[in-house]
Amino acid sequence: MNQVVWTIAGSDSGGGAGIQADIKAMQSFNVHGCTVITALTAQNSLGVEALNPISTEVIESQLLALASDMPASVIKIGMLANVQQIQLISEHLKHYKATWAEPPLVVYDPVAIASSGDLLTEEDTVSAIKECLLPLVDVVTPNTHETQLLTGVYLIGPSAVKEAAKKLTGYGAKAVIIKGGHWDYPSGYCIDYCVQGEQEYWLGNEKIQTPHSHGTGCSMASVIAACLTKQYPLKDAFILAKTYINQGLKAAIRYGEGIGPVAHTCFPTNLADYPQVIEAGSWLGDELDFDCPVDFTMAAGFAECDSKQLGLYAVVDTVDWLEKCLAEGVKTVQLRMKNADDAALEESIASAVLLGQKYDAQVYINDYWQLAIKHGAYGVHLGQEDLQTANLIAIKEAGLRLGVSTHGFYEMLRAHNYRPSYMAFGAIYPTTTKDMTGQIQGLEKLEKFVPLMADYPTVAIGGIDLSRAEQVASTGVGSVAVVRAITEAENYQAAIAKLKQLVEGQS
Ligand SMILES: Cc1ncc(COP(=O)(O)OP(=O)(O)O)c(N)n1
Ligand SMILES: Cc1ncsc1CCOP(=O)(O)O
Ligand SMILES: [Mg+2]
Repeated sequence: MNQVVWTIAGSDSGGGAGIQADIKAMQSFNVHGCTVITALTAQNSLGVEALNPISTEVIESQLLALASDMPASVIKIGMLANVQQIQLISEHLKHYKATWAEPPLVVYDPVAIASSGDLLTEEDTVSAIKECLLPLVDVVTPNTHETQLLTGVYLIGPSAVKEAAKKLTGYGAKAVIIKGGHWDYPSGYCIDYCVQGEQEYWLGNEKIQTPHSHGTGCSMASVIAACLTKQYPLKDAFILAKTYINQGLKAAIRYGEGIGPVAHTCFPTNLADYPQVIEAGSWLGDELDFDCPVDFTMAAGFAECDSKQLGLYAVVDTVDWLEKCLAEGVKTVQLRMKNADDAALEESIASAVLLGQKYDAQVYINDYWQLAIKHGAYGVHLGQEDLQTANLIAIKEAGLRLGVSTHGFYEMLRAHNYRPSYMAFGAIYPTTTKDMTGQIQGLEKLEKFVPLMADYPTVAIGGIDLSRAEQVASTGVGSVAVVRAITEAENYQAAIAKLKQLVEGQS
């Protein structure tokens, strides 16, 4: 897959922002950054001394050189110094989107004001940005000042943030991320907002107290571009970019007499650097006045599993299969019935619970949390959507374990708000058991999820079979969940024995 990203931006001679920051941030995420330089600033840690726009001819020659040999999957745009540059870049983007076999995504960080307070573009650029550029932009990432400059909306609270984002999508940007670094609401916190179609995401953490924040905007947009290049969903790119900035701010040091640059580190591996996913019902959600449609959904701290290593985990759709797995010694089993009628469902759940007790095993019930509580199941397994509707307080108070599905970094951090009993990551590989289009994680991401969630029992699911179980287990994940590797095996007893050996190390 093409992992080339272009940055079209200005050079910062101080090395903290612009092209220089972009390349460092892209490198941290292991993608190849190419550059199209729009301006040479004479700049140091104290401010901008000169701004020298590059001619449109020279910019065009850089674009032509790259387009003929190194097309990008994502183009990140930063400082455009004047209307001519905006028009030129817009024409080229339109051409790439219309003619390239794989049209590039465009991430635009509207650099207007440096962190020193210096204006970095000519004032008449705002209408050209709205008319020519924003309709070609997939993700626009303004800070508070830039949002106000582009929309005229003064960001006094969450509803103003949403109103401004709506204006930006009205100008044509497909998704909007408004960065709250200059926003002090709630006091002492840094809150960022992302909207993509109908989906909204809010992230927050305590403000990191450092003056050395030069280059945070450029770096954040570059990480977003890098993650999109790796085909991460925007919500994951959003959370990874914010985390990268958090860890960079914690490590930032000064190089001159003024404001130092955000540090460039590595892919975020420390949970303490990750922001909170803000949801209705949480403390930050209340501070931001989020509507809470159901007041029993927010609960945290579920009963612990008996062991952190759940081992081979069989997910089956009948009581018959459940008993076959238990009889072969599988200790973690899930009854996942879809489309059963009410009477059969309740009878099956009651039988599954009794079988779990008979075989001294841990039986989880998928979806049907009310029946799981009623029949005293060991635990329930819920998906992300279920978290919005299930009575989590009732599940917790009944002492049932809660397993939660996650598909990516954002959902993992969202699940972490609830401190579930275990955390499942999927789909690791393509599967025919369930439509997981766009949600395949692969081993590379699993290797990142497992240590981040080291305090939980962890489960990998999706497309895992005998040929893959060993590699999956070598990521350190505590359990491997399978459907077809057991139910479609020629000899299910032999398959279970082999899977147990690969996952649990038994013969
Ligand atoms: C162990 C495990 N992990 C993930 C899932 C998927 O659960 P969910 O997201 O609720 O989707 P459905 O299974 O209901 O289709 C699971 N069942 N088990
Ligand atoms: C329920 C579910 N959730 C994520 S992938 C999956 C199906 C796993 O089935 P299989 O092991 O047959 O690929
Ligand atoms: Mg479910």
